[in-house]
Amino acid sequence: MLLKDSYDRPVSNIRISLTPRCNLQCIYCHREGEVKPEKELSQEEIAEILRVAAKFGIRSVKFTGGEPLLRKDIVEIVRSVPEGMESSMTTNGILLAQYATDLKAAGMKRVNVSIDSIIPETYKKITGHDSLKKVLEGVQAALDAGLTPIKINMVVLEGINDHEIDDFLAYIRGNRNLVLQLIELMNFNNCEHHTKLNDLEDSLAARSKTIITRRMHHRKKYCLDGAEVEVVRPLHNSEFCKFCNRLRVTSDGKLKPCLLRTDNHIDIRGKSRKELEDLFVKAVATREPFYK
Ligand SMILES: Nc1nc2c(ncn2[C@@H]2O[C@H](COP(=O)(O)OP(=O)(O)OP(=O)(O)O)[C@@H](O)[C@H]2O)c(=O)[nH]1
Ligand SMILES: C[S@@+](CC[C@H](N)C(=O)[O-])C[C@H]1O[C@@H](n2cnc3c(N)ncnc32)[C@H](O)[C@@H]1O
Ligand code: SF4
Ligand code: SF4
Repeated sequence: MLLKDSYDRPVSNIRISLTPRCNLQCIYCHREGEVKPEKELSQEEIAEILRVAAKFGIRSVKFTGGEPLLRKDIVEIVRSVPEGMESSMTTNGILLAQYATDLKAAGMKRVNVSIDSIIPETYKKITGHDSLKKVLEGVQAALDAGLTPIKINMVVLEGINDHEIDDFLAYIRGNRNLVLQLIELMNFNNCEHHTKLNDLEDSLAARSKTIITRRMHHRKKYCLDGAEVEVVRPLHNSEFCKFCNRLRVTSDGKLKPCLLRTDNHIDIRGKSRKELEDLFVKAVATREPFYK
């Protein structure tokens, strides 16, 4: 039986940050809402959290960070995911070519790869590093390894990459294992490049053969001719929060009921199994939609 919060939202998914460390410096990064993270969870601590999640009926885990592939024990972590729980990862892709086969062999189902520009200079401007080629090689390796479907995450930044959407569509078109995920910038540092995605969604809708509404966040998926596009619009979106089914874990072992809040984290380090289970129940009980 899934745990439900007082807004009748079941928690069916857990999102674990494996590290605050990163090999890129994206200009907009929200770092999964972490503040001054301390020592990283160990592989065994993560395995215990996953066992408790499984006990509460959680059937999927998303690994994130920082950059999750910077964890030297990443393959063991993936291997420790309980049977019947689907694992996926969101990565910047730089180390993906190196790890794709091992991740698949360890049981990972699929990956999301963040690529905000397919123009090398613009990629460097956004991330601080000249690494686009490596990332594209990573995507190819993930395709070859069967870590699919792969979502290509693009945060839309006005005046920087917003003219590249058709180029991204051309990149994924015809490959059923690639999905483009367009993300509205969550404006943590009052970034001047924020833009609402309303007009973009309207134009995608007009070009779509089918539109699917996902259970998670009620996100829309637009099925264009030979290309699928999902849109993530979390800001001031009460529908998005109403269908939020995730519980987060910070890299230093705190249950985090909402991405956008830092005042209700629950420390789960050094707890017994029973205490851990009780804290899961407590964290879910504290969940509330950020936008109501
Ligand atoms: N506000 C908010 N944003 C979220 C939440 N979950 C994911 N996001 C944002 O959605 C974007 C895509 O996140 P990903 O890590 O690729 O994962 P996902 O698309 O949510 O997960 P899948 O569709 O299952 O692969 C990122 O910008 C995340 O910050 C959430 O619960 N709340
Ligand atoms: C925080 S990153 C961690 C995983 C990995 N390092 C990566 O970049 O894919 C997870 C996702 O959040 C997105 N993201 C980061 N900051 C964001 C922001 N301010 N608004 C919207 N999405 C953001 C990234 O683009 C990425 O797709
Ligand atoms: S690669 Fe991911 S974690 Fe690293 S700075 Fe970029 S968005 Fe943030
Ligand atoms: S409730 Fe918080 S974590 Fe859930 S969708 Fe809303 S902002 Fe994101």
